[in-house]
Formats: sequence, structure tokens, C-alpha cells
Amino acid sequence: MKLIDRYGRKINYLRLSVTDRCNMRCRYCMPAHGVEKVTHDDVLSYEELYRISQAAVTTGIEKIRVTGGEPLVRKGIVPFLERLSRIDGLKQLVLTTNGLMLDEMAYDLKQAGVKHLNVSLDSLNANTFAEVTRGANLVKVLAGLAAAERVGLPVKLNMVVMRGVNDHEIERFAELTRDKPLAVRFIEYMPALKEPGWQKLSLSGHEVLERLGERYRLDAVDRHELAGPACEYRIPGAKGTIGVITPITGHFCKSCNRIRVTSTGKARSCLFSEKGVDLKPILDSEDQLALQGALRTVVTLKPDMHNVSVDQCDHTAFAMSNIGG
Ligand SMILES: Nc1nc2c(ncn2[C@@H]2O[C@H](COP(=O)(O)OP(=O)(O)OP(=O)(O)O)[C@@H](O)[C@H]2O)c(=O)[nH]1
Ligand SMILES: C[S@@+](CC[C@H](N)C(=O)[O-])C[C@H]1O[C@@H](n2cnc3c(N)ncnc32)[C@H](O)[C@@H]1O
Ligand code: SF4
Ligand code: SF4
Repeated sequence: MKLIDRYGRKINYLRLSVTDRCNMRCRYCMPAHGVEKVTHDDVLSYEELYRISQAAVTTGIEKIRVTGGEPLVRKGIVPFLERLSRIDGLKQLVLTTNGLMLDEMAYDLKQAGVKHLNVSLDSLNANTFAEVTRGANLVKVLAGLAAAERVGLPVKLNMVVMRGVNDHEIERFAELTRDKPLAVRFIEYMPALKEPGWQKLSLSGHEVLERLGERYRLDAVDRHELAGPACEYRIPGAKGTIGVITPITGHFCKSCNRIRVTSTGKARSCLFSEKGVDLKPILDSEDQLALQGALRTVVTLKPDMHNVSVDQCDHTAFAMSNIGG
């Protein structure tokens, strides 16, 4: 079965947030005062998340990305992933993590059937890293990356580029791809929180590529069918790739292939839109067909694109940690 939206886009990718909790406090993701915690009763059980995933695959989803908050802080995540990976028809189970707990968990994630990891890492300097994450320990994340490599889990590294904060490290991140099969992706800062003055942090993917182009030849890499939003390149001879994700200056909404479900069961048609369906009452009714119908409805609600740019953002402010990015 195929899920096609009103604009002819094939929707085959579900971003499933399993928790709003996190062991970091990244400045671009959460406000300084933190976010209101969802109560235990409001968070979907693993059984409910599994039923949603099953319904999603039945309706046409082929790739599930488990996200958070930080997905690895939720107790019981490994057996849950193991169960998800066995859903008939699911082609890819992947995970986005901040990497803090990877050192201990990489092996189990691999055993559970996770195919690759996206790890968020905004700086290779311990002080800058602590500044951006409001106190997290870079050494732990680097140990996590080493563990992923050891167990053979391919990694995409996500770096949110912020002018004057970490943009001087772009070349250093690009250099990582020479000897390691990493996919390094430079992400444009999104004003999810709409904090005043966010524009001064903004740096376009175009500028990233221009800067890298001054130093390296970059050969374009072909996209595959279940690819995410990155445009990817390779330094000749490098083991890894370099990508830019440009949600602000060159949004990829035309090729959008995804829906989202939050840890409280809100199915969301778009990262920047609250249009969606609350799955919780449907889950309570135990009607799996109704769940499939609700997910199809979410697809019909997808906007053609978002309206966020450096000059304009009319969305309601939100913490990415509540949605999963
Ligand atoms: N605007 C927008 N940004 C997105 C969307 N999906 C992911 N992102 C952002 O892209 C960055 C990388 O997200 P990831 O969780 O690594 O997922 P991905 O890039 O879709 O994953 P791949 O499938 O591995 O390429 C994050 O900053 C996300 O918030 C989307 O649909 N719209
Ligand atoms: C919300 S996090 C959840 C998963 C996990 N905690 C992590 O950090 O990888 C998912 C992704 O969203 C990205 N993200 C969060 N806020 C962002 C923002 N304002 N602009 C761009 N990307 C953002 C993070 O860098 C991360 O790659
Ligand atoms: S980006 Fe990820 S690690 Fe950072 S605060 Fe948000 S959810 Fe946590
Ligand atoms: S902003 Fe919305 S429409 Fe655009 S790619 Fe993201 S989810 Fe899709």
C-alpha cells in the first residue's frame, strides 16, 4: 500500500518520538527555563507505540526513525526497538540520539536491529559543546561514537551550524570524513523556539558549501529512495560524506516523505504545523483499522511547505524535544 498526499508526495517515513525527556539541554532545542514535563500518564506505553508503528507500516510507512527527547533515556528502549525491527514490511529502523549513552548501549542497539544512528554533535571543543548543550560532557559522546564504530553501526553526524558559536569548526567536521565512513551533515538553525535575535545565529547551507568549496573539491553523491533531507557530497578519496540540510533557505518540502508522532500520541502532519490527529482516543478504542485511518488522515493534512524563513516565522513556538526534530 502507498501513502500519497494531496501534493503527490509519497509518504513512507515515520518519525516516532518515544519520550520528551532528555539528558541534555541544547540551547536551540529547549528554552532556558526547560520545558514542562509531560506526565507519566500522558506518555504512550511501548505497546501503544508499537501498535502505531504496526498501523503505520500497514498503511505504507517503510522507514521508522525513533527519536525523542533523548530516546536512549527511556527505560526498556532496547527490547522495544527489537520488537519494532521485526515488524513485517518495515525496511529500515533507525535512531537519532545525542550519543551520551551510546558507549554502554551501541552493542545492544545493533543487536536489536537498528540499521544506523544519527548522532547530534555540534562541537569538537569541550567548552563550546558544554556551552551549547548547557553542560554536557563531550568525552562521553566521543566514547559513544567510538562504540558505534566498534560494533559496526554506521553513523550520520548532525551539526547544527551557529554563526559565531561553532561555524569555525565546519572544516574540522569535514575533515572527519576523510578517514572514517561518517556522514557529516551541517544543519541550518531552525527558529523552533522563536527566541528574539535568532537570525544572527543563522548561516545558510549555501555558505557552508561555499566555505568548504574554497578548500575541497566536493563531488555530489546520488540520493537513495529512503533518503532524508540532506544534499550530500564527498571529498575525492574520502571514506565519508558531507551533507547540508537546509530547512530555512532551501526547504526540501517538495520532496517531503514524512509524518511524525509525539510521545503523547499527537500525529503531526509537518514539523512546523500543529495540524494532525490525536491518536490517544483511538488507541484507547483498541481499533487497529481506525488507527490506520487516522494515519491516512494525517497524510491528507500535510501542507505543501512551511513558511519559515530568516524574515518570517508565523508558527507557534515549540521545543524540538517535544516533537523529535
Ligand atoms: N524542516 C524540517 N527539518 C527536518 C525534517 N526532518 C528532519 N529535520 C531536521 O533535520 C535534522 C536531521 O534530522 P535527523 O533526525 O538526523 O533525520 P533525517 O535527516 O531525516 O534522517 P536521514 O533519514 O538519516 O537523512 C534535524 O535538525 C531535524 O530537525 C523535516 O521534515 N522538516
Ligand atoms: C530534537 S533532537 C532528538 C534526538 C536526540 N536527542 C538528538 O539530539 O539527536 C533531533 C534533532 O533535532 C535537531 N534540532 C533540535 N533543535 C534544532 C533547531 N533549532 N534547529 C535545527 N535542528 C535542531 C537536533 O540537532 C537533532 O539532530
Ligand atoms: S537536541 Fe536532542 S539532545 Fe539536545 S536538548 Fe534537544 S532532544 Fe536533547
Ligand atoms: S517542514 Fe513540513 S513539509 Fe517541509 S519537509 Fe519538514 S515536515 Fe515536510
